[in-house]
Amino acid sequence: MTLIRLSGVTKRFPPSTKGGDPVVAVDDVDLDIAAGTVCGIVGYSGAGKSTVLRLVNALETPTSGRVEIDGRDITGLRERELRALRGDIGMIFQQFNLFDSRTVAGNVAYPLEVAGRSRTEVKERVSELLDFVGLAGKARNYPEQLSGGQRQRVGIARALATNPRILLADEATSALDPDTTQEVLALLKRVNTELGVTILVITHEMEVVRAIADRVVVMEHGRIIESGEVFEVLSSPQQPATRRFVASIIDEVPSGEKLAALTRRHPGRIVTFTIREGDATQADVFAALSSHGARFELIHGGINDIRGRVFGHLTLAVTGDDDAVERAITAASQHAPLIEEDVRG
Ligand SMILES: Nc1ncnc2c1ncn2[C@@H]1O[C@H](COP(=O)(O)OP(=O)(O)OP(=O)(O)O)[C@@H](O)[C@H]1O
Repeated sequence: MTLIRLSGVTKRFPPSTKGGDPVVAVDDVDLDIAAGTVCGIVGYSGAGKSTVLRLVNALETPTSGRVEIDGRDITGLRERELRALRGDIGMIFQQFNLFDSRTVAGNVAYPLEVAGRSRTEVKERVSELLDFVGLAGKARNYPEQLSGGQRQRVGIARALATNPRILLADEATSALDPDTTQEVLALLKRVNTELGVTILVITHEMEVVRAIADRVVVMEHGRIIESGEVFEVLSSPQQPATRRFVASIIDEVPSGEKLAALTRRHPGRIVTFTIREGDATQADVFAALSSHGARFELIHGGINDIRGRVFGHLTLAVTGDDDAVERAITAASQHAPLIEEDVRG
């Protein structure tokens, strides 16, 4: 079931200089996000990601097109309906946006107080949420006494306070170090799987998508240039911008300078095989190479786990007499596609 739907959505902002052109932040975007899934929107700065997020929680209204939540057009909602909508959408931010003057418990309590819940209810819910995010022992601390990862966990607890069905994450891990990023991503995954919350993350880090998203949408200049199931997009990116994002987490097939350097450094024939779940395993390729008496060394690439599925490029230097090398490579290529090779002159 579709929970969030953008149909033909365009958002234009007035020109930044007098007489200039309007800024088209979002350009004819169609997007369907199914309930209970995690969708990642990736793009460089200025691609239009934040504007999409702000359209989803009705902080912006589209210039044209429709934004629907659960089948309902959210443009032109009245104040009361807007409040109800926002209660159904939690949000977390890169800079956490906590109240420094409130304790951890006070931060998490805030949306419940605004919603007019009783003191007992607030107390119970806050303690339940702090347990969930693993911060039960920090209730009385202030944000400045916490690490970045802990602050974001408070942000997540606060965003979940009113039991929203949707969580919007705006570069939620961009200010964190890699280990803390993984912790926060693991927590977001639990929010999705254990609480059933639909999550829309916007990020410029493909790692975030690899770790938690089911589907990915790549934006450039306000448009969606590529989208699909995470494994499909990461293992077979079509657009140059998507390839650049994917290359930040998955070693590409070496070419140009990189291939020349590998060729200089390693004797033998340099070949690259693609390992894609469902086809061959690394072991199949290695066994095929060895069975023909060639020797080989892994010189670039490796295997990645994308949402529990295997994908990667293995670049090998294969040595031995010419015949053995030829037979070994032919045998291995029966298992996995041979995508590039460089024969030394
Ligand atoms: N309120 C606004 N007024 C004018 N222009 C805006 C406004 N909000 C966004 N823009 C412009 O719209 C374009 C898309 O911005 P947006 O913030 O959505 O991109 P983004 O992909 O989220 O980038 P970033 O990661 O830097 O936030 C940019 O050119 C931006 O300058």
